[in-house]
Amino acid sequence: MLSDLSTPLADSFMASSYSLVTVGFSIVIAVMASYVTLGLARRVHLASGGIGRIWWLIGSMVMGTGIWATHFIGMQAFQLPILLGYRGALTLISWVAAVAASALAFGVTTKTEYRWPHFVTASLAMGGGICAMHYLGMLAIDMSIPIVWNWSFVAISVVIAVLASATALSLFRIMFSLSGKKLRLFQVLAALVMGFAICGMHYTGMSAASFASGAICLSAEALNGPELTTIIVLTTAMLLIAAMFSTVLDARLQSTAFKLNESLKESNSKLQLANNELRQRAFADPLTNLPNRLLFEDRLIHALLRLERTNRSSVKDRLGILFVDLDGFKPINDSFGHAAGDEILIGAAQRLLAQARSSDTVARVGGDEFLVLLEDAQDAAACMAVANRILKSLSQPFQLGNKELQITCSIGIVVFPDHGDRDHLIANADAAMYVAKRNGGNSFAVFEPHMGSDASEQLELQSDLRNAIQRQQMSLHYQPKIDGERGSIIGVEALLRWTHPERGMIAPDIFIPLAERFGIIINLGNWVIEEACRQLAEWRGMGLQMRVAINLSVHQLRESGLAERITQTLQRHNVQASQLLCEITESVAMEDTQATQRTFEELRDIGVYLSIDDFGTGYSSLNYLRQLPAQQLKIDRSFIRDLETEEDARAVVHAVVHLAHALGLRVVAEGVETAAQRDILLNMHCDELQGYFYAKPMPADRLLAWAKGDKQDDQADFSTSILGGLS
Ligand SMILES: Nc1nc2c(ncn2[C@@H]2O[C@@H]3COP(=O)(O)O[C@H]4[C@@H](O)[C@H](n5cnc6c(=O)[nH]c(N)nc65)O[C@@H]4COP(=O)(O)O[C@H]3[C@H]2O)c(=O)[nH]1
Repeated sequence: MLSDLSTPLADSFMASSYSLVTVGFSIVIAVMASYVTLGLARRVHLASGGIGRIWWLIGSMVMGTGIWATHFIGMQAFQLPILLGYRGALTLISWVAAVAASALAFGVTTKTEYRWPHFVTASLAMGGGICAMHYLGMLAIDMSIPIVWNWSFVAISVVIAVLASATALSLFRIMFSLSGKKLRLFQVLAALVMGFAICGMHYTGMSAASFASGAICLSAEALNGPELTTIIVLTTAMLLIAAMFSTVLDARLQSTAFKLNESLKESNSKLQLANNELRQRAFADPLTNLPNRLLFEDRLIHALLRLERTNRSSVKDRLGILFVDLDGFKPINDSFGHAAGDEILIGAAQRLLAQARSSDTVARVGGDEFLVLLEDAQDAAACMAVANRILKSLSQPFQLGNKELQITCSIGIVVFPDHGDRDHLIANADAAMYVAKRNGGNSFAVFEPHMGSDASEQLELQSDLRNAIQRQQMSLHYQPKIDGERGSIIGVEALLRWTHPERGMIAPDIFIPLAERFGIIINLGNWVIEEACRQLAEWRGMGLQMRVAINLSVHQLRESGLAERITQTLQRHNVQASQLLCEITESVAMEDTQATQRTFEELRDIGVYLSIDDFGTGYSSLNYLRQLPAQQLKIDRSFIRDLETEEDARAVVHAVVHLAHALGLRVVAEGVETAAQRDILLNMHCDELQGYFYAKPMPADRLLAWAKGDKQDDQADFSTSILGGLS
């Protein structure tokens, strides 16, 4: 029973005192229990699901038991002249109250959503729980004269419990956002404040209680004595230690899990990086970092699918593909080295990117080949505008160290859906590019169906070409070369002709590139060697002494055993090696300098004459050309065409004639079409002349007839000179 006594008389109550050691011990238990519980409660906040609930339960038990044990130890420190004992049921209820209040307070405080009402509820629950435990515990002491209470102190004890709990819980909430040393500091602070809440409440509450003199404790025989206290203290201490141990263990586990998680994250990000690297390698050109053919084709497919969707009812949008091939890149690579070549390619890639929009794709698809995908191109004119910009940009000189190098490019343009179905777009752009290249380069060509890029048509033509020799559709036409000084025929150039059964005469400009691309050129070249030698032998039988020039492709130069084959063919037809002249275009000679040098030396060794064809069209290193054992330099017909009109062309031809003579080479001018051109060339001391002015290429029998005087009116009469010997 509790009774009220506002002004108690000092001698009507028993004298009481405290054992300070035990008080100190009760404070230690309160602080320790708070510390452990705060740690556990933090686990509740961090953990999820079932584990969180277990920690919450353990935490509530530890806190409740801590409060309860503090009370009993505090009661042990409280000394009265009589023995005090506690009713079992109420003692148990007081424990339940402490545990329940702790459970409520921590349940609310550890919630993710935490606002003022939560804070107030938790503080009231915690403070109220401490008070409830204390006063229920006091109620468990059954006194013969009820305890007299000072209600002001009771009220103060409640206020202390609630305010200190509120402070401790606030510190506890702050702990959630902390880690490391700061976390530990806040945990200690919160534990001290909570310990203060429990002990402050208890000892203030105890000072509110007065025990009447002469009263006896009716429950002294129930739970009592130091043994009970020792058991409570030991059990509580063990509980606290076990809980603390498990908190540390869990913290370790969590830190290990955290580390594992971190290293997993690190491994994942490394894996991601490696994946990106692999992707990059699979889809990018390593030199320029541009997309490669694979990625280009993928983007093209997506762009086409998008177009097909938007163009369902009518054609609204188009896309363009530009096939860009650098002109004269190989000679640069060979003359200035691969590092220079690489720099040019990287520079070219950057210039292409600068001309495209960010939505376009620029890809490198071969050595010096690039593809540009123009999405949302309105028409061919828009693509041509881009092509023009690219031509202009690429023709600007490249600065390599202190050298300036200039290149150009050829561009083929296709527009979808105007220029063929999706499967042939790149092939069609390629075909258009070849046309631009054949037109002399530094230009673009928009695809037209006759360009024969259609894959099946090309396939058909190349399969026809493979059988052309066997079906005797190949022939050689011969164009005379005239000695400038003597005015007599000095030889002929053999030019290949293909008479197709359906398409008629096909020009070498069409079928030679096809033969080169499809690997038929070696067979054709061999046939030309054979036929030229056979013809030489036949003419010799007729008393004609001719030097025949044949054209060699780069593929023939690269093939080992060319000199041996020529030697065998010459021997088989009993023809002198000096009667055969091999022409190699300047760009071919520069394309593979090693092969050219090696083969030229072998051909020189067997006694065959050598000539550099189309001089002036490639990118020659004169120093290199000087080392080639050639006897002739043939000036390209584009210079001869402009001789009458262009001062520049005259200056170039003049310089080339001088230079060639200085190097001990004879100079041949091809494409001579007028008497004026002839006169200019003769004035410049050009050694040989060839062109329509004298005669067009013609079959062997026509040449013979022509040589014997059967000529057209506008052609020169060489009937006397052709029957002479070779000079
Ligand atoms: N406008 C004009 N043109 C003239 C004149 N005089 C000659 N031509 C032409 O110029 C070309 C000269 O041959 P090329 O420069 O070696 O150029 C040749 C050569 O590079 C290649 N070619 C021809 N036959 C063979 C061959 O057997 N093997 C290889 N690898 N290439 C060949 O095909 C090219 C073209 O040959 P063709 O069509 O026969 O064209 C020939 C000839 O018909 C003229 O006064 N005016």
